Amino acid sequence: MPVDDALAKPRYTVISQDGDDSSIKGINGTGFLCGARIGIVAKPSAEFVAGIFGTWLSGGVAVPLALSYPEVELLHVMNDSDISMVLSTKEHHEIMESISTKCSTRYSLLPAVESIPQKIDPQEPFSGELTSSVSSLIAEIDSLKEIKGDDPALILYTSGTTGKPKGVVHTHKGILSQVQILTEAWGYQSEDQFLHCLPLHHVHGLFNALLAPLYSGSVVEFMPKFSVRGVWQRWCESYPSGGASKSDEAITVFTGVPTVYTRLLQGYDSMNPDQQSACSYAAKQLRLMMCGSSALPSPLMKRWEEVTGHRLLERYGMTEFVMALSNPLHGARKEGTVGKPLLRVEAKIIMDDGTETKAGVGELCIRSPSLFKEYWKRPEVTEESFIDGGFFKTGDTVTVDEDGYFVILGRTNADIMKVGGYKLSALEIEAVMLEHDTILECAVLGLPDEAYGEVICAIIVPKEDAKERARQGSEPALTLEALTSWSKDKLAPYKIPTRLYLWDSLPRNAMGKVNKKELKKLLQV
Ligand SMILES: Nc1ncnc2c1ncn2[C@@H]1O[C@H](COP(=O)(O)OP(=O)(O)OP(=O)(O)O)[C@@H](O)[C@H]1O
Repeated sequence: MPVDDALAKPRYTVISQDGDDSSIKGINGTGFLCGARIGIVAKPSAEFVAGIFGTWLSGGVAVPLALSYPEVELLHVMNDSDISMVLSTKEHHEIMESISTKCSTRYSLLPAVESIPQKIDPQEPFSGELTSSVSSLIAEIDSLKEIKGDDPALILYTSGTTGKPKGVVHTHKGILSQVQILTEAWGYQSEDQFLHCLPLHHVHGLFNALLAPLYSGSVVEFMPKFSVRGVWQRWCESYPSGGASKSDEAITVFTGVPTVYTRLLQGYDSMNPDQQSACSYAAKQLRLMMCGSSALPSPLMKRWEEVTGHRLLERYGMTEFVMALSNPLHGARKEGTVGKPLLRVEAKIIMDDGTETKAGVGELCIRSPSLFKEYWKRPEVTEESFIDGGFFKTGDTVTVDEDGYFVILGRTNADIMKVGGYKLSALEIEAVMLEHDTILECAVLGLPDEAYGEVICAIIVPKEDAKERARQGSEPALTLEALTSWSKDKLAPYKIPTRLYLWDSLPRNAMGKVNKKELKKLLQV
């Protein structure tokens, strides 16, 4: 039955909580969901995974929802994706029941998934079954008669950094390709154990840290609420210093956004020398540490390497195609770059005049087996987003260095500033600002100006010690004059910020991203 016919039917799916199967009815009355959208609200947990796989195996389209969304945004996403049913866990019962009522959506509780023994012996039949059943689930979906590879499987909403969040539709085939590509690129294996502390409604947490590891038969251990102390502690338990042998459930892979690593370093700096040496030792033992979702500042990369011995593997991705470019697992990981196209991914750079450039500056366009199918209910936007040959226009301005590694200059409509005829990358200026020893965080953006088109504005969060010194001396932690004079031998004169704001913190979303459109609005009133 075509998806639209199924949707025309009344929404009467109810999963009873008492195990009474008689009330379980599918959207088409046979238990098959025919592409109906199923919202999933659960903290990162086995229940969330059960919700996703259960939806797929029943022919539904999973829509992971974030509880961190304000209610209006949650309602927007639920209404926009025409959710037929919400699956949630006990802890979100009240709020989700009330929200579901507001959008006339069915609501059901996900039953608790019993915990399984962590220790997996690949020789034992039970554990063998367990890992293979998890890893073969995605492939199995493809073999189900009613479900085709091209059918929608997942709708993820974009962060809304550049506009209102759009529903990005991924197919079963695309998801399978992506988990295979990542497994191959980063050597994910059944011996791996991931410590997962990212939200699941974005591709980084969902694909890189959950679906691809599950596909590879790895163990994923959730830390639903990121805790600096908790992460260091978990690594130290995995690899105790002082000659004790490593734990059987040792963490081997970690992936995070740049702010996660910044916070881990702040935690490290507040430890005593013995704790620091235990933490450094433990972190060094992990197999792989990765970073992405926004630019990894060079001072952060260097400091992390000093403390843990890990040169973070930086990669580049987007809701629409998941991951496309990556520094290598083996080989040079170049700071300030996001590496080269992953296997089976094609990347090209298109200049303003529509022609392709091999080494110039332009818009990154991607063709990949993991490309999304469409924006949900936005056929015109979908059409506008592709160029001939099926390449997706990312909206990111990029270039390529002498070794063919891609450099992300930023979102064309938020990070590329037009100042007195020059096109400047806010990310490039931010990277330089972060080398200043007073600056902890920084966001650079262009503000409208009659004479120059735009002027460069830097919002700076000073480091704690600089703030303290400033408080004691009753003067600002940094002045525009001091910043200008420091920048002179690091940046061309037209790249030096001419407006400076000192803030206590930068507003960031769940993925640690700064919404520059919102900041611009705020600074222009
Ligand atoms: N390693 C990286 N370095 C720099 N930027 C990155 C990196 N990884 C991802 N990004 C940025 O994140 C963007 C993708 O994130 P996402 O799909 O969440 O979209 P968004 O820009 O945050 O939101 P929206 O599409 O709603 O505007 C990329 O287009 C790029 O600008």
